[in-house]
Amino acid sequence: MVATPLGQDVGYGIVVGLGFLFALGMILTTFVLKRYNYELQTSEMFSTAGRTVKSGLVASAVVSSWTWAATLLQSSAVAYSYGVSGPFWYASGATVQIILFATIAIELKRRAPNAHTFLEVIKARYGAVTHIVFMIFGLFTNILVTSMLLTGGSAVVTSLTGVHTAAACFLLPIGVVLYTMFGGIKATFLTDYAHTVVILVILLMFAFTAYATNDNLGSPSKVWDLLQEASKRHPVEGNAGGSYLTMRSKEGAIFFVINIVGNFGTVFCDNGYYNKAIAASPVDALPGYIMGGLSWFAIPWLAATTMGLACLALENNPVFPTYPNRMNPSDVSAGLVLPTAAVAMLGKGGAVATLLLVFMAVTSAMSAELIAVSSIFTYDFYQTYINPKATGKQLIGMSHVMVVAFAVAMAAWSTGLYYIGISMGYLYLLMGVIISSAVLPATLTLMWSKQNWYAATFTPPLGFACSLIAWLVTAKKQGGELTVATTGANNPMLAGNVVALLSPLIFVPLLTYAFGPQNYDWVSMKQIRKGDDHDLAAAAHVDLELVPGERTHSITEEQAEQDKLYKASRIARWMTVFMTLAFLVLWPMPMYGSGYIFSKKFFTGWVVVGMLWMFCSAFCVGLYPLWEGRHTSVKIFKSIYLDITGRRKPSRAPVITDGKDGSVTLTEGVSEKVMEKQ
Ligand SMILES: NC(N)=O
Repeated sequence: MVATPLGQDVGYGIVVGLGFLFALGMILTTFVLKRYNYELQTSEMFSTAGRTVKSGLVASAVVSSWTWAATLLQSSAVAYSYGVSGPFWYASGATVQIILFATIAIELKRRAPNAHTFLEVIKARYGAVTHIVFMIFGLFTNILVTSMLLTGGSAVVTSLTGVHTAAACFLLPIGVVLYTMFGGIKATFLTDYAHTVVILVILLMFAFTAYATNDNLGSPSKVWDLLQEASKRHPVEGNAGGSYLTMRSKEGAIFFVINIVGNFGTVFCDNGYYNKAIAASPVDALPGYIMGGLSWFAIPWLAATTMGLACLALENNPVFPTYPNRMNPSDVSAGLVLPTAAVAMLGKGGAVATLLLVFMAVTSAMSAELIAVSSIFTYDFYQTYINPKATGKQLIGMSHVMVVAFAVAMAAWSTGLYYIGISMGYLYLLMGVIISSAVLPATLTLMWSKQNWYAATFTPPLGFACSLIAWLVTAKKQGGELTVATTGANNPMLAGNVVALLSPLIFVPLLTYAFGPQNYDWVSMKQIRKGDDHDLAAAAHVDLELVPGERTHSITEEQAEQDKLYKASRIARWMTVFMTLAFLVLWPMPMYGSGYIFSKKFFTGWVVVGMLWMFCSAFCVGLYPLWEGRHTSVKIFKSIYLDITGRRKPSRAPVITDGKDGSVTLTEGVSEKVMEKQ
């Protein structure tokens, strides 16, 4: 057995210790929000954060839940395999979906202002059968994403510390389960923020190490020289001149297509992204998603341009962990390029930083998945089919049970995947094959009044059947047999993914016009009502009307909100289409077509742009949310100070009314304004 850079004690310490630390932090945050910001944990608050979250926090939550283990590990693997194009294909092929989702987020808020989950919207329009079909695709998505988090995260923990993979699969979720259960979606917005900041700091540290301070690398110019040598030692088949320094990469381009398709599925079918749109205040959903998408782009791009290329540049150097051998392909697929580069550059320090980085990526994305699954079970299954009269307390109880149950099931499932040899890289290529046939019908549910029941209900399973056939037939034809290796190759995955995303382009119009268009009037979506939290409010002696997100809006207020959303929807369509074209066509295609091989100067410029972009991301999702929340933070810190110095205790039973500026004022017990609408 190869010696690991860190001992098992460090592995257990970080995985379990950090988990509990975050859980404690979350319990404290929830306590503070309740005691000083008067936030009552109603079922509405648990799953929608009162629909009041601002754009900076929405952006940081989007970035943190979209930053999976794969974002760092798989992107570095494609950089190692295809060179400079890999990080770009990964980043652009997964940014556009977040940006395009901004359009859907606005439509969701316009069409169904009181929805808790996207599935409720499906049910409101199409009824129970379609609802169940999309529930299954939604759960498949959550299962796939969580499997990738745990398989990738546990492989890294094992490779760096020797902790057994099965133990890592079960231990990684413990802290996140605890803090998600205590905090609900509002609390996860706050931990997401903390996770994102840590991830950005570590990635910038890696980039400065590779491109400025490391003895064996230390500058873009040195890395360029070493990449030239690597291209000579083992030219890349299908790349222009066999070089690692070109965007013209045949296998890279195949990965690009697979990546685009799969990520459409994992955004548009993941209830978590709709949850964040629902939690955003109406005017904040669009800027939140656009800022989140643009900020996220730098993460895989710079992470992989640093770590994937550093791995290539260092593997002919004795500091490389497997020197004189190159990395084993199964380790590349398992996601071990980034940890290997970190150890080659920074030794034990690199290993600790990687553990921290991967822990943050796994847990923050996992908390979003846990909330998504628990809200599907609570609202879409339990409340809809089992107990329609469920009280707020019962709904919260159900949410908690599902958070725990899903985490345990996924830990067991991911351990099983490890034993049968299915890695994170395999799942990453597979995800589109399984779920992307639901993307188009899901989108059209909010965007096209004509899509009928038959098209919405039958397109996802029909598309899924076609994509499975395309995937497996291509694998059998190309590989002669069906094994993990033959089904995991690029061409079968490409066939399955493309059929999954595009076959609905035939099924939806065919079924719609064969059985007659629906001509939907959008009324049933508007009629979705909020959960009944009167029992929780009464127990806490709080007027439910005064809890954020629970207040009934006047008709004039609702009309004003609809006007704003309509304006945002016009802007969103144009802006998102332009940005998508820029990321998928205008930027990469001329570089692909020309087969340009990066000069030293161009490569230096490329790296500098990556670093500057990362600084802009740090501003958007690191500093901006602090600025937006400054009034609330100052108020809370003031209240804490007054409380602990004994000068004023916070009110126990706030009775609150609306202030003119949207703030809320206590009228009994405490004379001072204590709460602002977030
Ligand atoms: N979220 C992704 N695709 O890294």
